[in-house]
Amino acid sequence: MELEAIPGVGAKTAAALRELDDPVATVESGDVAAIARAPGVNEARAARIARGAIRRRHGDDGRVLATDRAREVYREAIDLLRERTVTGYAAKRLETFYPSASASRIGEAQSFVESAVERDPDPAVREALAGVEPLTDPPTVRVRDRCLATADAETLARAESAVPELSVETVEDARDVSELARSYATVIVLDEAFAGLDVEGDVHVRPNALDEPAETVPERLLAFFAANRERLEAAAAVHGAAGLSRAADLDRLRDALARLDDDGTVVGDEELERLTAAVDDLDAAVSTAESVADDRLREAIRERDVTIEGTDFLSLVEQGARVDSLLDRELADEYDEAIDRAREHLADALRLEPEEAELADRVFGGDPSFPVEHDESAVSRLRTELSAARDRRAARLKAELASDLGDLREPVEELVRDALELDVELAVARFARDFDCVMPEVVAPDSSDSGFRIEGGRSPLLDVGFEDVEPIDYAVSGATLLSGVNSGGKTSTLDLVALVVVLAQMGMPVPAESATVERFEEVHYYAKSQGTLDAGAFEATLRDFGDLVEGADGRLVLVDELESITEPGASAKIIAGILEALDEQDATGVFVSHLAREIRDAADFEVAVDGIEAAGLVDGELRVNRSPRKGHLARSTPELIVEKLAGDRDTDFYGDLLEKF
Ligand SMILES: Nc1ncnc2c1ncn2[C@@H]1O[C@H](COP(=O)(O)OP(=O)(O)OP(=O)(O)O)[C@@H](O)[C@H]1O
Repeated sequence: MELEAIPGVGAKTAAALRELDDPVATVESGDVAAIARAPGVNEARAARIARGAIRRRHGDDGRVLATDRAREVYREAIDLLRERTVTGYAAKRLETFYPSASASRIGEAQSFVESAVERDPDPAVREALAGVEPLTDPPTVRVRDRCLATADAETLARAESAVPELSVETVEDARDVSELARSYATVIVLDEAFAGLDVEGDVHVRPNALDEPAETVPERLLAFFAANRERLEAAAAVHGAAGLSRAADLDRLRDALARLDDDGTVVGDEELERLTAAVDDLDAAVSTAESVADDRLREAIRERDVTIEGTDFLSLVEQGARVDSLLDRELADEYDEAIDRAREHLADALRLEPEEAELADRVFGGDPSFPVEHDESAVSRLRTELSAARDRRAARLKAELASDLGDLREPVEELVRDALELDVELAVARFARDFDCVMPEVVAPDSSDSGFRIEGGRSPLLDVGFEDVEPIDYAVSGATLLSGVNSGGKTSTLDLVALVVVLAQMGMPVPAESATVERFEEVHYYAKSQGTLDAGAFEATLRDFGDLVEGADGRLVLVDELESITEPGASAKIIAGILEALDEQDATGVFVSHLAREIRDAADFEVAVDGIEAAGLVDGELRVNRSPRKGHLARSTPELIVEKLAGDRDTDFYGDLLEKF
């Protein structure tokens, strides 16, 4: 598949997506976080790309949401779902669900949702989810003690891009390699031609080094796991709490993470800790060892009577106060003992192994002196040895840990993805529970069940608590007027119908006891306009409706009090005309209007009228039956009030007035 074939993906985005490991599979997976790893692609854009890929897969180029209000209802639906997510990933991933007119897309989404609603939204899982985030790629670590070497320009370019962590050096012959071995602890030669090379230092000829990055730069894997430690631990906790089938061996993962420090180094190895401490403490230990020897000598000298011959005395005075020869001659045993003490201290303090202790012994024991002096070159040799042993040990441990982690690299991707996907499923499950939802039946436009039928529908978008929402039954097939008292719930009914249809075509459950919805090609929902329109706006609105009645089949048209756009007489005629046109096209329409009677009179066909009825006024309050009654023109609020007055007052005026309705 060409990436550019995805709706909304241009050449620039396609180029960014090609930076991903497997661009097509990633885009098709719908994994918003993985798509967002492409440079310059944020999660919102990734969600749009994933949606575009879904559309392409289902040949779904329709736009169900045809008006601003329809788009608003979709946003409100998405927000209700998003509010129930824990992770940012799930919130974005939910955006890949959109109302579709494609049966296969709706079916695909429904099968995801059907298993999602079976999930148990356990609070412990939600708590664990709080720490889960998509895995991140840490910045490239520079490794300075190792280099790659090649004689070939092409290999050099390949190495530089495959292993940006290491310097890549050009070499022509063994001498060049040997020179590199003096500057780097390890040299990896990439050319077969150097096989059998015999130079001093840690030099390896590994022509396949670029294909085995875990071995060549274990630091890369270690940095990845160190940077993602908390996410991985959280994902492992989610799997534990939710009892998900595991992609990765969690015990192995925990064990490997415990051996890794946040800076990508290996912890918990006693030998490495010993060597590291020995290098760090070397200078301090040498100086303490000197003091130990000095103290020992001082004590010995204090306790001894030293007889000094005249010539010696003379030479002492003439040479300055050099007592070394005296030490050598008179206190040889004591001096040796002091030196032994110093050596012992050094070996103990640095916890040296026997062969290291041999090197350490050379630090003391030169010409006798007081105070005792150490041999700086021996210290430096010891330091070099200990540092090299430390680095060798660290490199071996890194390589071992990287090899353990290498096996987990793929599984942890899945581990985290499964945890994040679980959050998406749990959000859907909570939505379904919170709003007593049911899976709707979405039927083909030409089925006998065209239009919509909702039973026990309760809108979560109302301005009252969900528990106070009264259930509504409403079914429409064809174009219908919806009449009713003020504040009877007409607008709320349109909102409910729009929400149920949008959710159903997203493949989501709907807040009703049961619902059957036609698979509409387009949903046109027009909210009530705020007051009369000026001539220009009125003309524009009429044009909209002109386009609407000319448009495709399979539309749902919901219109709230269109009469408010102009004077009542003209409005009734316009609405009647629109209804006629829609009726001829077998569109489904609900037009809320207070002018139902006038529209019916102005129409050339038998307009269906439903009504939200008031059972009457009780203490000035409307008692309303919220479910529209089919084929019934509801009485208006003014009519109800006149009727009440006609009953209450002993005058003909209200009775006469009532007859005019
Ligand atoms: N199903 C319902 N359950 C509970 N309360 C409802 C329901 N439907 C509507 N209401 C309440 O009635 C109020 C008015 O509803 P709505 O605006 O839908 O009425 P309307 O018939 O469109 O009014 P108007 O004729 O003034 O435009 C809502 O704000 C809500 O508080």
